[in-house]
Amino acid sequence: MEIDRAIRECDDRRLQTKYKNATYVVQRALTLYSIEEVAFSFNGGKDSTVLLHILRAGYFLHKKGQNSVNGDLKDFPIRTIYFESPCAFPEINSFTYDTAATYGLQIDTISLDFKSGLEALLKEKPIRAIFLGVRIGDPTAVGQEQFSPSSPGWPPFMRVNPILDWSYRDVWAFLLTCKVNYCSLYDQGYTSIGSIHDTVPNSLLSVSNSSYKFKPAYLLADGRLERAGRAKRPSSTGGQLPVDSNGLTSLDSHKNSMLTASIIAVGDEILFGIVEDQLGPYLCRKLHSIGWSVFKLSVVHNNIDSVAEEVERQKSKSDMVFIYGGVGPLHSDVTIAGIAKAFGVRLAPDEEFEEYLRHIIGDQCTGDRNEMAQLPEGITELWHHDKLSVPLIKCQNVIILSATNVSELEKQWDCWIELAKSSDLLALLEPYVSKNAATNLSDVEIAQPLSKLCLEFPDLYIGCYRKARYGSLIVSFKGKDLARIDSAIKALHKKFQPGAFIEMN
Ligand SMILES: Cc1cc2nc3c(=O)[nH]c(=O)nc-3n(C[C@H](O)[C@H](O)[C@H](O)COP(=O)(O)O)c2cc1C
Ligand SMILES: Nc1ncnc2c1ncn2[C@@H]1O[C@H](COP(=O)(O)OP(=O)(O)OP(=O)(O)O)[C@@H](O)[C@H]1O
Ligand SMILES: [Mg+2]
Repeated sequence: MEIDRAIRECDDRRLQTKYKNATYVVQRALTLYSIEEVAFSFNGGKDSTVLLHILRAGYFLHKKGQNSVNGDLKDFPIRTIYFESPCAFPEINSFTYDTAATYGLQIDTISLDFKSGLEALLKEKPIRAIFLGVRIGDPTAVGQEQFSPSSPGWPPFMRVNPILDWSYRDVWAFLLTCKVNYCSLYDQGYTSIGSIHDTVPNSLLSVSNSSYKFKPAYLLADGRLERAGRAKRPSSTGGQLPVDSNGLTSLDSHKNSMLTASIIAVGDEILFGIVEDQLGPYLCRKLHSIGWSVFKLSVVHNNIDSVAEEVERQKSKSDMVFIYGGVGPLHSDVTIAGIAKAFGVRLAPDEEFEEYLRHIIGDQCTGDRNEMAQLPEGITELWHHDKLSVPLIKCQNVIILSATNVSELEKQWDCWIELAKSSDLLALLEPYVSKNAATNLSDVEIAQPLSKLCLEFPDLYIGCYRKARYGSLIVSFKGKDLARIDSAIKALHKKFQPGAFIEMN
């Protein structure tokens, strides 16, 4: 088999090891699942081209083990699926179909989106595992292993990622060593290919003194920059302060505006009812004290997809998201990976952060093995304060708090505010003020007049709560203008008999 021979005959030991491991994953999958139960997700990209040949070689080695080897170029019975899109490059489309013809791929073209397409496919075919060319640097690889069940909310199948641990360099070493065809776009400076709307040649490959000539993809020296030609996903203003025409943020212009925060607690033990969350309520109070509104306080499981889903939702709805729990080296510490997934970026070692960690935990785990020093790439800022042993981590508008109790949180919050005052970290607004009034009247008696009062004072939060079904009911007034609150309380008194409400505080 030509691929197996080319790798055996080359003198690249690293490539031989990568090839051996990847074909082993394929053989394991082919032992676990029948040939009708597997599929290959092929899209003509470089990673899926590598995977095609790894699958061909893995299938050959699998059959060789069973003494039923054929070795024919077109001996490839694994069902191949291609999600066709009108936004794909024509070169990608034609390469995909040409390759299918060369290697006898039985290609199923799907014109739906990934999720619906897979749902329809799995209803029709007995597929249980799908081979993908996902690699560890891809945003979608966060949290995946060589065998990873599909995410919650997706149809059930096993994602098999034989080249998960391959680097950009490994991919090109393989394609060039095996002398196989790849899509022509890679010779025109494209290094990772998405849709025609979000992909341009990688500017790091541009030939000097020409803005439209590019070197081939295999010449990119730093594989970490392979996605430099992919447009970034649009994100919200990121809760960052708005930028004026000079590119400067302005705190003063924000003094009276409304900013919202969301709070996410990551903790199975909170959801199991084993521990009570005290950090969330503390943060609510602190945020109100700097004039921010809290939009949502949620608790999610220690699971990458749960964190990613909630962060993705809240980061676009709120100006700032605070997240705590699930930060550290334990198996359940998935918060940072979840944030990376929500932003569609990979986790990468952060030398500055690693240096801080080394001061605390010594050389116990350093270098590549220090997984705690892996932070979302390209979106992370570290905010250092003398009183903190580890800096605060900010990923665009998501703030990661490592506090595990209220006194630690208090310290982090105070440092955060100090830093905020000297920078544009967080806008400090006019604080909220509140007043309460208590009554022994029943809910029914006060319901109508109170809802009228809410209409008269739409700028205030007027809420009611009671500590017991019977006994006094407390009406609370919250806003930024004390005079307005006093007017609302005066108006409340007027609607009832004198003495029906008593002001508290
Ligand atoms: C066969 C297949 C299976 C997928 N399974 C999942 C999945 O289980 N969970 C998930 O979040 N995305 C899944 N995806 C979507 C990919 O993670 C990703 O969004 C897609 O490959 C687009 O990547 P791109 O934005 O780099 O082009 C799947 C895609 C394909 C083709
Ligand atoms: N439209 C598609 N149809 C079928 N499979 C797809 C499609 N898009 C992505 N995939 C699967 O997801 C994998 C990862 O996609 P990704 O874009 O990261 O890699 P690639 O397209 O192979 O290479 P490149 O990074 O150069 O674009 C692919 O290798 C393929 O298995
Ligand atoms: Mg691609």
